Amino acid sequence: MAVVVILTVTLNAALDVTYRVDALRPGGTHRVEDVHTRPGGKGVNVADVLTQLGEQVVATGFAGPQLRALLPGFVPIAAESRRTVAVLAGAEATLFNEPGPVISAGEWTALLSEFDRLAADADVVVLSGRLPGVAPDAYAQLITRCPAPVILDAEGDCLRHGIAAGPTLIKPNQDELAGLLGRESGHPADLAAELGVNVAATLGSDGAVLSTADGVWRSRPPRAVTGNPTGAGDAFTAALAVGLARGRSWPQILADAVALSAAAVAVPVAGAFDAAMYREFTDLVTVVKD
Ligand SMILES: O=P(O)(O)OC[C@H]1O[C@](O)(CO)[C@@H](O)[C@H]1O
Repeated sequence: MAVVVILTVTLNAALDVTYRVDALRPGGTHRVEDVHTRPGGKGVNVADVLTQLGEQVVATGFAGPQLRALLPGFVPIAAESRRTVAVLAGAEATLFNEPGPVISAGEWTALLSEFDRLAADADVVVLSGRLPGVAPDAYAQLITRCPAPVILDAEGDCLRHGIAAGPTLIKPNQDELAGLLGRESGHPADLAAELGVNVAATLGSDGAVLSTADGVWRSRPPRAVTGNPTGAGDAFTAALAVGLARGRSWPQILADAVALSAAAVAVPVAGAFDAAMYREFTDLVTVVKD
């Protein structure tokens, strides 16, 4: 198989802390049964999934003093990176994502030159996650200077700015889709038409829809998977990146993304997936024109 290089950018990397409790009781004291920590943030998770798929991946972003040892290639910053906390109670995950550090002008300049160096050799670039304390057009700046196709997974203002800069594909979830459309319900194809961008939307139990200028497709996993959905969106993004980098057809890309994200739900931590389930679902997942 030809080697392709995927660059992931995590501007707001985090120490992801996962607590397992028997039940979540607001106002109560919880005896944590199990604690798991790992470097996270959406782009880091995407990179972890790509590595497990055997793809060549380069990851960059900002890392504060404590996170630097875990993310050695990242651009160092003076302030500490954030933490995120996921509390798992049975099949339900409750997330607390800190805002993240303020980035100085010099640190941003250092990131831009690192990005230029790495993006020059990338087949696809993934920009994902909430921004730390940088300008809201930070993703737009990266997209504008990027020579490779870009997948953008973000929300709010930075997503709107980013879309205006012309990414190849955006990956909203249901809430982000509603936010962009300015109404509770709407079809990803409405958004693709309104904004002139390819949209791969994850819609929970309604599966996923890919809307492009070439067509609109919907896909669902062959059966519901229980587990921890945290990070399933990052597995979805990882599959989109592989598909784009390898020049696969849109329906193939969507089917692979649905199979991989379902297999990620089966594994309790973000950035990992159940390889056997992924293989099984790859053969069984359905894609229909929507
Ligand atoms: O950048 P955010 O949107 O706050 O999301 C970050 C968090 O989301 C996850 O990537 C899961 O998608 C966690 O690992 C955590 O780091």
